[in-house]
Amino acid sequence: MSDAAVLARLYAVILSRKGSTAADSHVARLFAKGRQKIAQKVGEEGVETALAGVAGSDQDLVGEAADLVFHLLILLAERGISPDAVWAELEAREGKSGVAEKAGRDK
Ligand SMILES: N=c1c2ncn([C@@H]3O[C@H](COP(=O)(O)OP(=O)(O)OP(=O)(O)O)[C@@H](O)[C@H]3O)c2ncn1[C@@H]1O[C@H](COP(=O)(O)O)[C@@H](O)[C@H]1O
Repeated sequence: MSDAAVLARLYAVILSRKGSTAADSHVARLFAKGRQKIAQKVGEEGVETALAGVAGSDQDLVGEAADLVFHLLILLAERGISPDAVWAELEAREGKSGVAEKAGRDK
């Protein structure tokens, strides 16, 4: 499966948990706790990813990065934003950084 397919499938599962009261669903429980808690999780996972990037093993970093992406998708879903908007934003930036880097060098 491609990386994009994994993300799309995970986002679809996350969306299906919105409004669900399934007690055995981790994502449904997180939605029930609300935006602030979800945002807090994104922040925590971001810090843990950064720490793993500095002092963890490759596997630590992979695990923390997965936790970060997972919680980021939940935050986007909570806000009603499709990750496609993020991919489109990244796509729109393609090629622009080269121009910016060159402009910086020319200063
Ligand atoms: N990627 C994950 C995933 N990663 C971790 N976890 C669960 O997260 C829980 C641990 O979370 P934390 O360490 O943040 O502890 P916590 O007590 O929940 O949070 P705190 O309030 O303590 O911060 C465990 O129960 C893990 O099983 C996940 N639960 C679900 N997913 C994905 O989400 C999908 C839907 O999950 P459900 O909603 O549970 O069906 C699954 O099919 C998976 O693809």
